[in-house]
Amino acid sequence: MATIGVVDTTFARFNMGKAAIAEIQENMSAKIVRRTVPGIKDLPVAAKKLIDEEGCDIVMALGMPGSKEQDKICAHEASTGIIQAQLMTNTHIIEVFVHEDEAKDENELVFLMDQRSREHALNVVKMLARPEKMIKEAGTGQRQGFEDVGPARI
Ligand SMILES: Cc1nc2c(=O)[nH]c(=O)nc-2n(C[C@H](O)[C@H](O)[C@H](O)CO)c1C
Repeated sequence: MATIGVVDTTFARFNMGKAAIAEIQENMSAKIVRRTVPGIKDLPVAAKKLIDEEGCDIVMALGMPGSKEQDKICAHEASTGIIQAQLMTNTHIIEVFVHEDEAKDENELVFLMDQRSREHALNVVKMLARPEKMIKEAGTGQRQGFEDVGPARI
């Protein structure tokens, strides 16, 4: 059975880990190992530990960069760390970030955080268990959270 790591943050304003886990469990049988860290800059090492110490086959790293300039810098640093952790472990860590200012109000923020967490959880299921489904979706303009944009038309 596959082992999926899920790490999220207390800084986020929605329980992204819970949504991701619910979606995984509705779609495949897997062992899930969950961690929660304070913020997005703590995600890379937590994800790496899930891979190195818990044997996770893939990890979801979920978080919410705030709307201030320093939050955006923080998000870039966290992303760089997540990429480095992937390269160090040769394992996918699917970064699921919802920037607080992507949403026009709190209702939309909750919708987006739930939806993006779930849609990326489905990507994880496909990458692990149904890679042919992922290939079928190549070039189809998928978006996680808001509506898909579809393929470019000529
Ligand atoms: C400025 C800042 N912004 C964010 C953010 O937008 N989102 C987030 O999840 N965490 C933020 N943090 C906290 C750091 O990611 C980290 O948790 C602390 O620096 C402790 O290592 C910080 C310090």
